[in-house]
Amino acid sequence: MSLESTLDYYDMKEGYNLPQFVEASTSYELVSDPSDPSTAALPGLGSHFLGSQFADETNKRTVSLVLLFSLWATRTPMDRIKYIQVSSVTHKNEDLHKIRNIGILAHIDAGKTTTTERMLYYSGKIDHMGEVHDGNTVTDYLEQERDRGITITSASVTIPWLNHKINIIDTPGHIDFTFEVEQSLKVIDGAVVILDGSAGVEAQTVTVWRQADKYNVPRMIYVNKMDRMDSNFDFCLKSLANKFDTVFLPLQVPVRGSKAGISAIIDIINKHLLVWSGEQGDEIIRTPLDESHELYELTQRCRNELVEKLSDIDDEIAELVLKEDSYSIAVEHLYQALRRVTVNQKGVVVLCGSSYKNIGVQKLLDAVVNILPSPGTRKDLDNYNSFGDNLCASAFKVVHEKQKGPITFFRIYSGSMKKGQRIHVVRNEKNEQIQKLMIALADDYEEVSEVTKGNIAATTGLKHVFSGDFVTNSGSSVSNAARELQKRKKISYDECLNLLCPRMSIPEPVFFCSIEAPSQALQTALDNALEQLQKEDPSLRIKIDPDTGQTIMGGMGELHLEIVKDRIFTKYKVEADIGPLQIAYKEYLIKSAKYSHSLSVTVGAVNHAVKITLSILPKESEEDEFLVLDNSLDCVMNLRAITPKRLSVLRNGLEDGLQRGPKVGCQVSNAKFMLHWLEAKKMTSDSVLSSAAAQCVQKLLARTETIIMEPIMNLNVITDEKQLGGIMSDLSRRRADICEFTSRGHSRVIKALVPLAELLGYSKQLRIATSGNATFTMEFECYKEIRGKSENEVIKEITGFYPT
Ligand SMILES: Nc1nc2c(ncn2[C@@H]2O[C@H](COP(=O)(O)OP(=O)(O)OP(=O)(O)O)[C@@H](O)[C@H]2O)c(=O)[nH]1
Repeated sequence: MSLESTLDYYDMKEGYNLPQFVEASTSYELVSDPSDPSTAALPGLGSHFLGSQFADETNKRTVSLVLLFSLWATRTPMDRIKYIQVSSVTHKNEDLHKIRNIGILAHIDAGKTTTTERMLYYSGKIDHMGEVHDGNTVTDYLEQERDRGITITSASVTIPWLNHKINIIDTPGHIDFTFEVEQSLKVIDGAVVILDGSAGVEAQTVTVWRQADKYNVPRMIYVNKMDRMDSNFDFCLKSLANKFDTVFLPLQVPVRGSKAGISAIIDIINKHLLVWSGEQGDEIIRTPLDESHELYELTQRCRNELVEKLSDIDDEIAELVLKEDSYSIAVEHLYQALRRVTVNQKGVVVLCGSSYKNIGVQKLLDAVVNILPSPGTRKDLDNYNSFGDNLCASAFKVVHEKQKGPITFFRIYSGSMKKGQRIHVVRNEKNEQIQKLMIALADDYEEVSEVTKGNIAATTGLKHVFSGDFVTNSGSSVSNAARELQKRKKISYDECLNLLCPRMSIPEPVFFCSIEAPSQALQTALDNALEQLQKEDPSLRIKIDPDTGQTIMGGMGELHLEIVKDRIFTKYKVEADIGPLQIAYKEYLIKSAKYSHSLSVTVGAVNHAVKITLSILPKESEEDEFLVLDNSLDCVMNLRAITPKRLSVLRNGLEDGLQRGPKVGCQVSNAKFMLHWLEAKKMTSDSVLSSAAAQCVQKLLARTETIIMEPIMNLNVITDEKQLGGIMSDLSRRRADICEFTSRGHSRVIKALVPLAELLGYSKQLRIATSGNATFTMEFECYKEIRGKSENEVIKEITGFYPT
């Protein structure tokens, strides 16, 4: 019996007859008698939450006594209590093997939305199927966003299937949203990759496949649109084998009807012919394919081929093949093997169907449950056992909804998350409280009181959690868990910490541009939009130019910043003006200098005065400290009096001062400081101290020397033999450093380090030059001195003038 989300009232007079299923981990709430308004005013009643403190009490009688004690403790008159509300009863140790957290990945238009809509319908989560062309599907969130201002379902939906729970997590596909895509890929345990049956592997399929490779996500293929005249299952299998280096294992064969397109599917494993009947394909008619059937031979051949392929990659099947005829190997042995090879990523199962014509989706869901891994099978998650029952969860998506405010989606790795619980954010060490705890259903949320490990939860009320953050129930539970893991792993404490709650590595923004509100009246709306977008996507950086006061956005690519602008318009209704896109060059410090600076400001009767002496020096290694104090005899007495707070204010001032380099006004890198002297009048404010430090840095920089560095991207181009020559010569014109050249199936992969300045508009140019037959991925690699072009040319590009 499932105890989830039970909501019922139990008569208190029969308190000793609590329901049979009362057991450890049940949560209770005391409520007034809903039919008697006078009880509502009782102190301590209503939302009073007794929590799940019955951890070890399994017997009904003890539970009742604990309840009675709670009533006494809250001074609640016994005779006025009539009911106990048992709400959202949850098993603490929900069987992890009954959960699937999956992503659906696809090239544009392959049928992701249509397929998800069918999944929701067949699981009973919606009563009517929507269609993409009618604009009424549940997960077509842009439609919904426009109409109703919600984006919830883009992050996750939960459906039941075969006594399991499937959490379908959205994985957006844009290259320029790599950060967002990666957050989603980190939290899924498996993925379904959808192909268009008439197109086979397309450009974006290759991109998502590579991303899934990077995060070791086990996957399966669903070849959709098999109803189309030009669909071709064999062609799709060939294109898969050509593009990707793994063993593909078709479990089905589409059967064409008298008209074009699919009419039935052969289930190779069960040796059945499956025909979908009813208007919505609700019913599947199964016909055994025995020797008398005309499809028997085909089924036998395909099954033997499947077993042969499996025996090459799975030892247990290889042993069975030696003992018995491959056609008679039992279904359960095959499923176990398919699961093993999928989880270990030795093979990829292929299924087919037509979501639009309601053929095949139920079997796809069966395969998700039977073949894709559960959180319980993932050995890499064992580290989280060191948290014991304490919470550890990672935020993978933040969306802002008009009514609910920020909604943060979490994958829970350990313990459980409770409504009203206080959480600790590992990155910024902030503590805050969850308000509502929810699970996302089809087009809405269901509020729950607890979500346990392995699951996905949505929360409201969290302001300090960004996408990619880890949260726990307290700061000490992180350190305790790291120490616990250290005992088992025999590695350093820091390494353990990083295994459990990896620090978010936010990629460097390589492009930037100014952004302005169209009018003063919309400035606050724009600031608010930018703040919210930054929480959703930490790879978007916002800062104010200290000289011009302009707001500057930094991002990962041209498309990234364009989409930010679009989102600000569609969601926040601010038509912001965007300045020209610029590359984030840096100025690399190569010479030291020393300077003494004084600043005196009088505000009212108070004189704020600072005298500061600093040296700026090029770093000798990355580990060098940013600021050190001069410990020579002359200085040590003066510097001893500085408080840690003043030092931190000073540090902020130094960082501000480095924002404008002496050559072209770009951020200065490779700098460290030595503080020799600091005098500040007693009443001097932090802002005057920080300004004095920033001004001193500017004076120092005018006395040093820098060289301009440009961002270099790691580019991977995947193409076929024919296009290779053209792409290579184009890359050499782009000042590329070709690092590696490999083959993957029939594809060629070029790895190169290319200056970002040479990659503006590359996506469009590559598409035109190769008629869409090549794809690429790129990510920031490092900053390097400019080569193949003079620094003066770059200075002219940035400032508009050649240096004098
Ligand atoms: N013939 C046929 N058309 C289909 C099938 N599945 C989806 N389509 C159509 O293909 C188009 C794209 O389908 P979607 O479900 O929006 O595909 P998607 O992958 O979600 O597309 P994006 O959200 O744009 O990436 C729509 O017009 C669908 O009606 C199918 O099985 N057969």
